[in-house]
Amino acid sequence: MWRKVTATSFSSLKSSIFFKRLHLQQATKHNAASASAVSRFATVAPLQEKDGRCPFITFVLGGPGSGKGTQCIKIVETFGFKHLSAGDLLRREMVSNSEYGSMILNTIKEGRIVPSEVTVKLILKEMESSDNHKFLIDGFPRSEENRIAFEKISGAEPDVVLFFDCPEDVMVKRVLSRNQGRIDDNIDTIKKRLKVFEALNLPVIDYYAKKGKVHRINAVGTVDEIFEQVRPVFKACEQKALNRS
Ligand SMILES: Nc1ncnc2c1ncn2[C@@H]1O[C@H](COP(=O)(O)OP(=O)(O)OP(=O)(O)O)[C@@H](O)[C@H]1O
Ligand SMILES: Nc1ccn([C@@H]2O[C@H](COP(=O)(O)O)[C@@H](O)[C@H]2O)c(=O)n1
Ligand SMILES: [Mg+2]
Repeated sequence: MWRKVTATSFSSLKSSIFFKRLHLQQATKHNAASASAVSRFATVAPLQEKDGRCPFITFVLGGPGSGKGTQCIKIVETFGFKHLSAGDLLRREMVSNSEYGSMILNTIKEGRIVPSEVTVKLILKEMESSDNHKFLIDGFPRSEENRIAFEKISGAEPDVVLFFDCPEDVMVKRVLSRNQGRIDDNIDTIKKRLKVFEALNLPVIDYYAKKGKVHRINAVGTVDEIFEQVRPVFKACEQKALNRS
C-alpha cells in the first residue's frame, strides 16, 4: 500500500518543510511569473521511500469540457486509479468554510488559476490519505507555476500525461450543456478559460511533450470511442504501475 510505504516521508513533509513554507508563501502574489516560481519553491526530498517505491502519477490535461472528468471515471473503473480532480478539490474547499473560500470563488468565476500553494496542498493531502498508489490528477498542472510547485514541493514527476485535444467549438458546446450548476459554465467564463488554457496550460503540455510523456488523445467522438484511445496507454504501463504498489 503506497500510503503505508510513504507515510513517513509524507508526514514529515507535511509537518515540516512543506507546511512551514506554505504559510510563508501564502502571502506572496499569485501572478508571479513561472520563473519566480522556480525560486519560490525549494526542492524537498522526493516522494519515495528508501526502497525506491513512489506513487504512479498521471496528469490529465485538456481544455474546459474536453472530457477529462468523463474519461477519468472510465479509467478508474477499468484500471483502479484514484481520481483527484483539482477543480473538484477547489470547489470542495470553497464551500468548506475555508479561509480561501472567497478567493477560490472569485478565481473560478473569472476562469483564472488559484495560487499553486493552495491547490498543491489539497492534492498532496488527498494523496496522503489514500490507500491507492496510482493517481489520476485531473486538471492539474494548469500552469508552469502549478507544475513547478508540484514538482518542487513533492519531488515527484508524472509518469504519464494525458492530453485531451479538442476543438474549441466542441468544448464550448459540451460545457454549455453540462448542466451541473457550475458557476463557470457560462459563455463569458468559458471564453476566459479558453484563453487561460491556451496561454498557461499549453506550455505545460509542451514541456512534458519534450520529455516524451504526453499521450495525445483525439477528444472528438463518443465517450467509448475516446476511451479506446486511452485504454492502450494504461495497458502499456500496467506492469510499471503494479511495481509501485
Ligand atoms: N465524448 C463526449 N461526447 C459528448 N459529450 C461528452 C463527451 N465527453 C464528455 N462529455 C460531456 O461534456 C461535458 C464536459 O465533460 P467533462 O466534465 O468530462 O469535461 P472536463 O474536461 O472535465 O471539463 P472541465 O475542465 O470544465 O472540468 C459533460 O457534460 C460530459 O458529460
Ligand atoms: N489546477 C487548477 C485546477 C482548477 N482551477 C480552477 O478551477 C476551475 C475549474 O477547474 P476544472 O478542472 O474543474 O475545470 C478552473 O477554471 C480554475 O479556475 C485552478 O485554479 N487550478
Ligand atoms: Mg472536469
